Amino acid sequence: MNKVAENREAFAEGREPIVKYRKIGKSYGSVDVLSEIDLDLMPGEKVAVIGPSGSGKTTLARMLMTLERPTAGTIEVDGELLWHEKRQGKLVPASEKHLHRVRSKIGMVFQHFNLFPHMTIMRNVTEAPIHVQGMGKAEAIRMGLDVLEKVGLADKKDEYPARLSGGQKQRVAIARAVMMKPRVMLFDEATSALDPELVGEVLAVIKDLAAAGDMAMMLITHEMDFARDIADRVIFTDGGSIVEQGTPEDLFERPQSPRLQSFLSRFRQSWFMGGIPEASISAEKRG
Ligand SMILES: Nc1ncnc2c1ncn2[C@@H]1O[C@H](COP(=O)(O)OP(=O)(O)OP(=O)(O)O)[C@@H](O)[C@H]1O
Repeated sequence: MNKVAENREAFAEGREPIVKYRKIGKSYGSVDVLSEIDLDLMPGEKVAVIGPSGSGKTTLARMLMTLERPTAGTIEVDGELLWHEKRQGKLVPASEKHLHRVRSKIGMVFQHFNLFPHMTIMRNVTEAPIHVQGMGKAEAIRMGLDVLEKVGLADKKDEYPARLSGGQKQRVAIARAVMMKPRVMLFDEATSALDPELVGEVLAVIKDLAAAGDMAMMLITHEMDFARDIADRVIFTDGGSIVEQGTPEDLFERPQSPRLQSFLSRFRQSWFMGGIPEASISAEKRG
């Protein structure tokens, strides 16, 4: 049974999603960037988000990363409201303390790795478990070695980030997120800042992680082959809405909406021509 069918069954059995977006909207001034987004991520589910530049993918993720406040709707993570909390029976905007607590269930990997330059690789990955989660130092180091082993960097544990390649730095950033044992991991264009020859090693690590873990994953990516390879479900956003979603086979082989058909054909064409994927050129720029 594929994951989408499994999820239908999970819903029928009353199993709860790890992430629930409900009627989410986001505006900047009078500009609506996202509207009426309903989205569930089931435990262990890997969801790839694709769509043209400016379609709202990053904004969708940034709200889950607690970096942008939604202007409408609610988000729940692991049964807890993220951007709101209940006080005296009323829904009010979440305090920093509440956000901080729920945020600890979410692992994030960005385009830029933001490692601490003055800390060794081992300290980069153990700092938050020790100082935020209160893990004992010996246990953190044991776990750090194990996780660095998994991303193929145990031998770099005593190096500083400046001595690592971009791909290795991104693998450390992934290890750092995994150390927090998140319930859901978000990857926002994790490979787009890398030289092309370094992309494969990072995608391989994400793929191993996806195969091993029961954590949910949301991956925003322009790597269509990767989305197809790794995702249980692919979501296509355009103009601030989810236009189409389904299994990778459904979306890539039997796209239904004209917007997805045109997105994929532009993407394939530019990939074939060896140029910059037009899919990553913004809607405004396309005119
Ligand atoms: N802080 C902001 N202020 C105003 N407009 C914004 C802000 N952040 C994003 N936007 C607008 O919201 C829209 C969606 O942007 P978003 O970055 O979510 O798209 P995206 O699909 O992730 O694009 P890309 O693939 O280029 O990363 C765009 O039109 C963008 O210009």
